[in-house]
Amino acid sequence: MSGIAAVGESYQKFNPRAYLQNNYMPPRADFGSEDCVVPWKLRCLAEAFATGDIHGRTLLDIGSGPTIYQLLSACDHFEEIIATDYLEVNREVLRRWVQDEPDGFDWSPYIKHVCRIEGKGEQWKEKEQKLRRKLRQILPIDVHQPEPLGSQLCQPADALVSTFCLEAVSPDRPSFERALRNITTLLQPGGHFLLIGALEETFYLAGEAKLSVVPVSEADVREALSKSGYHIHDFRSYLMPPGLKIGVDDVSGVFFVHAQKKPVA
Ligand SMILES: C[S@@+](CC[C@H](N)C(=O)[O-])C[C@H]1O[C@@H](n2cnc3c(N)ncnc32)[C@H](O)[C@@H]1O
Ligand SMILES: O=[N+]([O-])c1ccc2c(c1)CN[C@@H](CO)C2
Repeated sequence: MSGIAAVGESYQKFNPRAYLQNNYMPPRADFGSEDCVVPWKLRCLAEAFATGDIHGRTLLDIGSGPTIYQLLSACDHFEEIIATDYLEVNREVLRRWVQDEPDGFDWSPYIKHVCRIEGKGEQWKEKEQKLRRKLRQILPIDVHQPEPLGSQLCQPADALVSTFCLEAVSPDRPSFERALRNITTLLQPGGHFLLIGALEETFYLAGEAKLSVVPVSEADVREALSKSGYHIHDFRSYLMPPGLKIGVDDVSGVFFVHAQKKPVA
């Protein structure tokens, strides 16, 4: 079985609720301390959108999983947001959130925090409803395909977001770089790309699933982006403090990149 096929096989056991529990509840989601990892991620995204440079009609989120935090600061700047994931179980979790169905994950602490740090006096229920209104498509995706969305996407998106996907689904560096090249075809030239990911991680747990991760350094990420024709506007790294190394993975840190696809020469 090829490395990519083995990754696909391992994701069949991915448990969204366990994944959310491991990464999006305390201690990793502690809104009381600014140097906690989840507030750091939300601040990176809020600051990138606050520049006003990133806007357009459609934003495409690559490998959304069962999470929506990565879209909270984006929703003021795009008319339509498209979420994508490889697994139907994750697409179903997102559909249930959009429909405001019961017993879903409580994202309200995230929405309240983002409204607070954006400082626009927006009520959190307003932002929640705005994102639900804009999150109009939840599509299947495979970043290892040259056309990751198949024939689903009519025209390239104005911006991409992707969080903890590429390194978590690639068996090695070459496939990581190929996957980045594949998703770059989904972005308009000149379009912006916000990428968050794990540094030097080799595995993570999601219930019964133990997923392999290709360990990447800041230099690896920079090189891959450069090979795919991006200009890097901002690159930030967060060192995972010992208190947040809780056994659910062996991640060393988290990176945030604001990149832009170079216009066609
Ligand atoms: C670590 S999770 C990231 C979830 C979310 N973006 C976040 O920030 O937490 C990785 C996601 O990649 C998805 N995935 C697995 N194989 C994939 C593939 N070949 N193409 C695209 N996404 C894939 C998984 O279903 C999972 O939702
Ligand atoms: O600290 N965090 O906020 C956080 C959130 C999500 C994930 C990680 C860390 C590390 N593992 C990745 C999967 O490779 C998923």
